Amino acid sequence: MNDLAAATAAPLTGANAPAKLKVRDVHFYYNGYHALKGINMDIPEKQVTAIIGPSGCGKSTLLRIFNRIYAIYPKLEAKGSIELDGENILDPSYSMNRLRTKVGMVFQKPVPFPMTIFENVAYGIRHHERLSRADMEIRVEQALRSAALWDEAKDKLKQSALGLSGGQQQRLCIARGIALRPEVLLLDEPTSALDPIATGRIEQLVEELKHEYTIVIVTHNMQQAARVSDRTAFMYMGDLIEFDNTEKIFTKPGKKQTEDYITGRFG
Ligand SMILES: Nc1ncnc2c1ncn2[C@@H]1O[C@H](COP(=O)(O)OP(=O)(O)OP(=O)(O)O)[C@@H](O)[C@H]1O
Repeated sequence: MNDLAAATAAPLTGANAPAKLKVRDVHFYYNGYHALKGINMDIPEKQVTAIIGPSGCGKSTLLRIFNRIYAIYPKLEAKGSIELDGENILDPSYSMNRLRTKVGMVFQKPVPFPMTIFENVAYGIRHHERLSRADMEIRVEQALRSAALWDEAKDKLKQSALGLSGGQQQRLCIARGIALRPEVLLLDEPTSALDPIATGRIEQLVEELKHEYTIVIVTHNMQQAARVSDRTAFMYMGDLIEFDNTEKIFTKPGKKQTEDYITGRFG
């Protein structure tokens, strides 16, 4: 069996923690283009899993499948299954509304809604729950506190979110994501548009949030993966090549392709 076949034959857990997401033989097609080629992996609960690999290897595609965002576009197709607490989230009978409350997503560029800071957080909650004004205020405060933005935002909750700095806007997007109290938080290159100080703040936040959430982060930045994640998955051309403890991936990778990538020989 070659390396690739061995890598895809059995789910790679990379962890002793219980699996929150069980990815089984997942294939993905963009209008016929085969972007993910049979991914098997167990994402551990309440840990940070980083997905790394050269541009175009399928990192974002894999991340986006975890909240079925592709389903809004025609001609995109996923096969296989992803179990979240034992239920297949790729099954069309698993409602999108339910999935949105369980799996939150933060994108590369912070995109606050053109409304107040308070409304940015309250908007999503209102879509899913009916809360009294007082309860809503508590929920918004909790989300902003969890996203480490409360101190900076508490005196300007009624001001436009567009007046926040880029780093603050990204923390607002994280607050918006966690306001629905999801169990899984997906971060797609969340710091690529931020300066080093704002990046450090988000990395610190990820460290704090993992006690409550299962986090999956896509990053181009290998130092970031090494700093923030417990487990690292290395992908190459639509295949999951290796998935293991982050320390092992960066010090003693098991596959030559992983070693070539982390030592900068390609990508
Ligand atoms: N909307 C799309 N339509 C067609 N092909 C796509 C689409 N989005 C991505 N692809 C292709 O699927 C493959 C995987 O893309 P994906 O964005 O998941 O890679 P990535 O590893 O996240 O890349 P990057 O690091 O550059 O963001 C690439 O070959 C890409 O060209």
